[in-house]
Amino acid sequence: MSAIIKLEGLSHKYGSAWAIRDINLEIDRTGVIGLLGANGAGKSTTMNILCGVLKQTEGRVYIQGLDTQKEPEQARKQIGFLPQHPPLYLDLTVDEFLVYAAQLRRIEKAKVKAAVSEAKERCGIAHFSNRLIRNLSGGYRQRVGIAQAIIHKPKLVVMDEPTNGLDPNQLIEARKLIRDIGKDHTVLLSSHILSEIHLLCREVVMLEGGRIIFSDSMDAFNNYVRPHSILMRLENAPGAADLLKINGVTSVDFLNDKQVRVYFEGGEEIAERLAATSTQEGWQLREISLDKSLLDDIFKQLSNQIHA
Ligand SMILES: Nc1ncnc2c1ncn2[C@@H]1O[C@H](COP(=O)(O)OP(=O)(O)OP(=O)(O)O)[C@@H](O)[C@H]1O
Repeated sequence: MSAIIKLEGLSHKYGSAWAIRDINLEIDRTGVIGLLGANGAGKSTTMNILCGVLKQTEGRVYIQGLDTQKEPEQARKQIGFLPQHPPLYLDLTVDEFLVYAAQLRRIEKAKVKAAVSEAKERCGIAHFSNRLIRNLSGGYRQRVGIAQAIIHKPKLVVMDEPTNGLDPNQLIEARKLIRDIGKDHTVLLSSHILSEIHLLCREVVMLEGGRIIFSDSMDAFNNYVRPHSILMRLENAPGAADLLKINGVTSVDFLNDKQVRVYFEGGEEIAERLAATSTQEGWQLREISLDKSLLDDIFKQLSNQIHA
């Protein structure tokens, strides 16, 4: 069986500047795969090439074993695409737009109606069939965008920052729908929101400066992003020197006379040592919590490991 996506040495330059460089990737299962990266990391470029919207400078893209340059029509049948700015026709109704999308996807005439109904049901927009897209909220427009991406039942659904611009309620609903679609499709989803990738994805591919700096399971990713500092509030805080004596503590940073951030190496069990020492020494511990790393820190951590 061919992989659902296989990228070989994929590189692209705009003018003389490389936007992505030597991307190699293979994905062979359903589920949501997160393409994570800061602005400008190369996510959209990679996705646009994958979906045949942009022609790569170098390298190969295979979708289900089909080379997108040699067999573009066949390869495209296997792909649904929700671009960053979905090209929705605002003056069409939901039904009219989805029929049009089905025709573009060359679904047989006799099967168009069923395909439109199924996509609408899946995306929870059946009750808006006759509504103009212009009169839908951002969240529902996004669902219409997702419906057109799955109307031909592709193996791979590519979504470029699909939750961008949604309000908190719409976000929850959109994520639910994306997770559901991931049950029977491979979904490649880009985001620069770490918590979103955590919520949705079983695998993470991380781009920085156009290169992959991490590609593995969510579990492996969690190992990288595990907290490496602890925030404590102590009624009777000691000096930095006393904290630094504790095994594993590498540095301390006082936020005020009671709150201190303790940086550590090794496992999270240091929290117990800190609590025990506090009791022993009478520091009067009031709060203790592990800090989650910020996305910027994770990028730094990962790129240091790569470039070390
Ligand atoms: N049409 C273009 N012409 C010239 N340079 C471009 C073009 N599109 C993207 N770039 C550059 O290529 C690099 C990668 O951009 P890309 O849009 O792929 O990143 P991204 O990770 O999707 O970022 P964002 O989250 O902001 O969409 C950036 O340096 C960007 O400035």
